Amino acid sequence: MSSDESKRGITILVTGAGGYIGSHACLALLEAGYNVIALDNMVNCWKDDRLPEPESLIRVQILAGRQLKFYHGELLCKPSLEKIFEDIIQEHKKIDVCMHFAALKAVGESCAKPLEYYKNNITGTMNLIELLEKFGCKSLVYSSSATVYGDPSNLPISESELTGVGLTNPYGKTKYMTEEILKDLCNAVQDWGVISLRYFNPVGAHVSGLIGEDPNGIPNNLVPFVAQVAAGKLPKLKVFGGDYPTKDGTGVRDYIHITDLITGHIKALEFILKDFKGFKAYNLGTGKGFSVLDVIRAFREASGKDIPYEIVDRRPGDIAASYCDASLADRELGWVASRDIHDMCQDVWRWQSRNINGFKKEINPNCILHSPKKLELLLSSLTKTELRKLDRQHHLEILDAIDQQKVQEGFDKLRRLQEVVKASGQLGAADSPAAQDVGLPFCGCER
Ligand SMILES: O=c1ccn([C@@H]2O[C@H](COP(=O)(O)OP(=O)(O)O[C@H]3O[C@H](CO)[C@@H](O)[C@H](O)[C@H]3O)[C@@H](O)[C@H]2O)c(=O)[nH]1
Repeated sequence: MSSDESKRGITILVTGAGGYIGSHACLALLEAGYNVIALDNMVNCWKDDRLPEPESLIRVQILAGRQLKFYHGELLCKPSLEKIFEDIIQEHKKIDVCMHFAALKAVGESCAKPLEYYKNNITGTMNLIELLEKFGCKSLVYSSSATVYGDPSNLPISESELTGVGLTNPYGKTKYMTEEILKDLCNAVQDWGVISLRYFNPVGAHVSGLIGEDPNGIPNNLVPFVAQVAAGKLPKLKVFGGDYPTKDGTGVRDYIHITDLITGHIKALEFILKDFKGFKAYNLGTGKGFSVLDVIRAFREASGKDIPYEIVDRRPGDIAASYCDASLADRELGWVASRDIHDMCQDVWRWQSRNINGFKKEINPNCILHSPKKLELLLSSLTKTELRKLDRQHHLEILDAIDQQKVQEGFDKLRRLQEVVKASGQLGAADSPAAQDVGLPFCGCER
């Protein structure tokens, strides 16, 4: 049995699956051969009304060439969540491990709406844990944050640094409190295994440019903001503070590529599957700090665009510098980040420039990502040779997503997408070939 086949028997429940980090995790899990059950309440991901799944997860399935099982579900509604669990168990017999990403995450908003944050992030997690336990799963990979360290007294920050001290906002407190709850659970119930991954600053996008971070409204975080300035959607960046005790006076952070971050999750999952019990936390970062001005320079280089900026007052609650000691994850999980700031900026720019409005797009009937019917007609009318031609002439993104040579693989992926969309009940059988549809496989917004 190949390792891929052996993983087909392992079922991973991913909460918050449609979001930025969740969607990249689903892709990596599918690619590694796991069965993926994706759960999301869709408050933070865009969905085409005609399709049952968030756009991010449709694209994940295109890229992976495999299907996942999607549930629209709310962690705060325990009775309906329990029904989902019953359904999962009926179909898959068991959940082996849960990767828990679902949470509200905007720092500023958490100060304005603390109760919403405590309810969503803490009550939601408690409901999830209780149901996992009830349905026989006691293994969890938890999405934590460097924010649990507050304003650290030592740099680089290692896992032995105190947590929960000097936290400035309810979001950060929910991450800290959830870690404490999970620790207590693991102390009390011997067969629970929880790995908490403390992210530094996740940025970047999948190398295909098909999935990436899609913030609601004006981005709060630096890199998505810079990307929208480069794309001409926002006029200029405000650099929060030019008088920090850092090399150039601007805030320093440990930016980590989303693909590396997700590799860290896969390593943590493999560790848990080797029968890990107890609670353990690991930093996920590169161990290198970059200032805001460093990021602006790297993004300018990656995009070839000007990034106008002005230095303004510090943002309340920000700290001067944060970067980690990631050696524990290296020693115990065998994980190190391999992508640098230039890779991060290049991949964000590819995603941003091809998806000017993120996942949300004007519906264009000529676009295969928007028109399943069209896709079906298109595929049914094309020969393999025509698809190859289409690839050359239009640089069809799916076909050359990763490797220009893999046309056959791309063809198979398109076929499987057709099955995914068909399985969702949105399509009838293909009736007539539509040669005229061969023209424009994607919206203009894809370019
Ligand atoms: O418009 C902007 C946005 C950010 N910054 C600066 O850029 C740096 C990075 O800021 P940001 O991208 O907002 O990340 P952080 O404030 O470091 O917070 C992120 O990283 C934390 C973990 O380290 C998580 O807890 C938070 O959820 C996540 O938003 C900081 O120095 C900010 O002051 C600007 O100058 N202008």
